[in-house]
This record gives sequence, structure tokens and C-alpha cells, in this order.
Amino acid sequence: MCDNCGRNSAENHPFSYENVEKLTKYLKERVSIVPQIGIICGTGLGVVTKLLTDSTIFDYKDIPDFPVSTVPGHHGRLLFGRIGSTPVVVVQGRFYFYEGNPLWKCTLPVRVMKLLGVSTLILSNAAGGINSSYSVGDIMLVRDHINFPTFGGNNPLRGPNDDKFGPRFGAMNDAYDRRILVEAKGVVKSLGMSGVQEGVYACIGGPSFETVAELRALRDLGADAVGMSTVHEVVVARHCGLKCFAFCLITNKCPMEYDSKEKQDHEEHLMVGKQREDDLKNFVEKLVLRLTEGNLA
Ligand SMILES: O=P(O)(O)O[C@H]1O[C@H](CO)[C@@H](O)[C@H]1O
Ligand SMILES: Nc1nc2[nH]cnc2c(=O)[nH]1
Repeated sequence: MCDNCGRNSAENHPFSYENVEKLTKYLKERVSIVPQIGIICGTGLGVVTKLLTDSTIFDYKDIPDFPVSTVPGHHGRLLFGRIGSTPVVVVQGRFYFYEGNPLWKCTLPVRVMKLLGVSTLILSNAAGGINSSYSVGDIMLVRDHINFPTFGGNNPLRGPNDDKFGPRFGAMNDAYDRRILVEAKGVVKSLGMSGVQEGVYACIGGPSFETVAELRALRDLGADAVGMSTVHEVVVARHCGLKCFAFCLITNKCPMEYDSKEKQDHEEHLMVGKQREDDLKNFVEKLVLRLTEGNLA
């Protein structure tokens, strides 16, 4: 029974704290790892799962009340394991607004991770490069975001606030943890990685990609890259006190001119992820180790 609205099924309306607790209990009873870091895999970025040792895997369809993924390239699995000695949980299979999900449902995995014990979240995504200096295959460390759905009132925290998760009104000027960003830059340097940028990610609702006029507007508003995810997860993560770090794989250059040859194509975005797999895997592995060693996780 939902405490917020009194209805029976937890499937079609916001989960109360108790609903999420129940869901989390199901997982806790079946896995001994208490994850410290949560990782959300973006489109084509499932390579991170290869880092896990000692893993226990749940298909979403087997977890009572958990939504299922429908987007190609997203497996729909929750994986528990270790990266080095650090206990982690990996979300492989996002839920998107454009699939018809309300944002509270898109962000459910974040609250599940919180109640599992996670304190730091690493989010990744495939994004289009708006900044003219970006190339396909670049990695952009996210300094900040522009949450367009929220400009229109569509925020995952809309509706009754559950104080057990966090306060009604929350600051977002420190959405992306500065100290983790500094560590991430240190990892980039130590690995000698090239093609790494730092910038602002804009989220639009999708699933259609942007018009040229929309892309120019996003650029003029300060966006360096654009996608359809991540920001609502960060809103919910910050609400419940998780530290956040995010990075984008630039899978395409956005067509900023009417005669641009660039084209946005989901299958191609998956391919670019494959091409940068090794770098992404090494980056996440080293970052997790650094955060643990530096007591930042
Ligand atoms: O943000 P992630 O999950 O990487 O997915 C990105 O890739 C898809 C488009 O190819 C969109 O869903 C966009 O948001
Ligand atoms: N909205 C949007 N999402 C993406 N995901 C990967 N590339 C893009 C893009 O160009 N635009």
C-alpha cells in the first residue's frame, strides 16, 4: 500500500519510502555485498560491468515492482560486485521519460541504491557534442547541467515530498561534487587519456533528436553536450544526499548547420561506445579506486 495515495500497486504511482525499502529488502536478502558506490551505465557503456568480481546479477523482470527497460542496448540488470575491493552496484538499463515513464519511475534505481547503502553515484551517458571543439569519441566530465524538463515543471521530485528521502527544496548549485571532479581529472592525467573535456550537459525529453535551431539555442544557453537522461537521476540523488559525478561519451557531433553532414543515430551511438571501451573501463576502475583510497566515496 502506498503511503502517499493509498493505492495498492506500487507500479503506477510514486513509490513511498516504505515501498522502496521493501524492494531493497528483497535485494538485501539475496546478496551480501553492501555497495558503497553506485554506477549508472549510459547507452553503449555497459563495459563497466566487465570490471566486476564476486558479482550477483538481478534481471529487472525478476525484482518485484521494478520497471523493465525497453531501449536497445540496455540490458535491464542490476549487478552487485566489487571493483578492486570496493563494493559497488551497477545499473545496466536506464528508464527514460520518452518511453512513457514518469520521472519518479525513471529515477527509482537511485533511491534503491541509496537504501542499499550507496553514498556516491557515478553516472554515464552517450551525448551529442554541441561545443564545436568536441570530437566523436571524446569524454566530457560534467561540471554542471541544464535540466530542460524541469524548466517546464517536469521534475522527478514533483508531488508529495517524502522527508525520509530529503527536503522539499534542495540546492543544486553543487550538483556535481567538485572534489570528485578533481580526482577524475587526476585519473585522466595518470592514464594519459586524450580527448577529455569538461562541460555542461543539457537534457531534453526526447526521443526525437534536436532541430538545428534547438541546437543553436542550447549552445547559446551554455550547453556543451546534449542527451535525454542523467539530470533527473542527479536531482533525486542530491535530494537523498548522494554525491554525484557524471561523464558523457560524445557519440556524435550535433548538426549545427542546415547543410551539416552529421546525423544523430542511436545505432551509431552504440558503436562509438564500443570503440572507446578500454579507456572507459580503465577510467572508471581507477576512479573508483581513487575515491576509495581518498575516502571520497
Ligand atoms: O543518456 P543515455 O542513457 O546514454 O542515452 C542516450 O542515447 C540515446 C540516444 O541514442 C538517448 O536515450 C540518450 O539519452
Ligand atoms: N538528445 C540527444 N541525445 C543524444 N544521445 C547521443 N547523442 C545525442 C544527441 O545528439 N542528442
